[in-house]
Amino acid sequence: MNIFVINSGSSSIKYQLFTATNEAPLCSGLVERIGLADGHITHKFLRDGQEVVINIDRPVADHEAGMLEIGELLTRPDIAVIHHAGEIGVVGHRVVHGGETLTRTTVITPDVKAKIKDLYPLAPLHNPGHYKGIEVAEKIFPQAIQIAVFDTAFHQTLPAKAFHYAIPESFYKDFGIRVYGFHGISHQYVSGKAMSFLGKPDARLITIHLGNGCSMAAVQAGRSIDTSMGLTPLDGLVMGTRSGSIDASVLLYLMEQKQFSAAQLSTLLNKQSGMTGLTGHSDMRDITQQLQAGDPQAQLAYALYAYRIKKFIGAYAAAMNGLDAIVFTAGVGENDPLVRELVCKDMDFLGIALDATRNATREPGIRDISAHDAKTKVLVVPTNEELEIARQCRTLLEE
Ligand SMILES: Nc1ncnc2c1ncn2[C@@H]1O[C@H](COP(=O)(O)OP(=O)(O)O)[C@@H](O)[C@H]1O
Ligand SMILES: CC(=O)OP(=O)(O)O
Ligand SMILES: [Mg+2]
Repeated sequence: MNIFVINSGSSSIKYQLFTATNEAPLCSGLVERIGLADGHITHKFLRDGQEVVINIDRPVADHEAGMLEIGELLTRPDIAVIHHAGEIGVVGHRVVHGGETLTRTTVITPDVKAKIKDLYPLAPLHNPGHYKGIEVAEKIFPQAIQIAVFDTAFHQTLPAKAFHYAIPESFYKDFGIRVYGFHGISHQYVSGKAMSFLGKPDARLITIHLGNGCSMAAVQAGRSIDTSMGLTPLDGLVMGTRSGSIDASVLLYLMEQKQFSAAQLSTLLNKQSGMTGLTGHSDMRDITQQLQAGDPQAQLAYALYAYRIKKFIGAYAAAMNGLDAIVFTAGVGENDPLVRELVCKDMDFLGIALDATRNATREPGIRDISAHDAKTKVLVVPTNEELEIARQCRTLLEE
């Protein structure tokens, strides 16, 4: 039974089509820069054993438009790897927020869909896209079992001291206000890869997922024990359009003294802040160009972005009483050597030191970029959320 996996992020949709047993996909693709003026679609598939890549430059207005483009590519007769929609038995969906009730991989029922919708306010850049993605997939693949895999699930192991906020307990009991944590599918996948690479199942790892959304996790012996995002994917690191951690009083001040509404504050912190707020751009490739042109705002933005990551590394090394490796992953983590350099600079007290050549060299697959005598390993591990989702779908169906 073929499994089609859809991973919709805040700026992109990634997809892969797997057979029942293979971990190498029949086809895969990426719709990126969604909502920006210059959208791009990459679709890859095998023809007679050779990889064929189709590139399309076209603005993609939103996630629904992106999903429809993907549906067309999958079934276009000249390039189709399947011949009819019935060949897809399972569609696996990444869902960012599962809240208190959707805590593990589950078959999507009307009740599950309603819960995903109820969580829109807690993942405004994601759950609406997932919901639309599910509805489009139900239309394109009406016979398939639709399965949801949650970003929040991997962080269910957080101890109470890490997931409670220091506010009255009734706010947790009555409203479910707690740290959930996100990017769990990616943190789980890359920490598993890193543990195998190091041959150390009890490794103390810090996984650093830097995409459009960014988060870190302290992973000890394969279990997430702390993470930088909170109730929503807004907290923690500086991101493409999100502020990350900010004194809550900033919001109170803006509401009370400057007449900002809740909706305006949500737009400000989720869509107009982070790298966008500092430089006018959300995509690190654009900011690298600004930096190369000597723009001081781009310099400040890079410094702030890396400094926040550095502080979380210190915090999580303390939380685990030591550290075996830090792991960079996702769009920026895998591809931007300058971010890795700024993060790892002056970190020798934690045994972190980079090999400059290895850091600058682009290679596929997992790689160790630490200096040969460094006590703590620095790894780049390409994430594969789609494969992790396919594995979890298979496990659920076997149960
Ligand atoms: N070659 C590159 N150099 C630097 N940054 C890159 C590169 N390729 C992608 N990125 C960054 O990765 C981001 C997308 O990462 P991704 O993990 O796909 O995001 P998401 O899933 O959050 O939408 C882009 O916004 C861009 O900032
Ligand atoms: C949770 C989150 O921020 O996801 P993404 O980075 O894919 O937008
Ligand atoms: Mg992502």
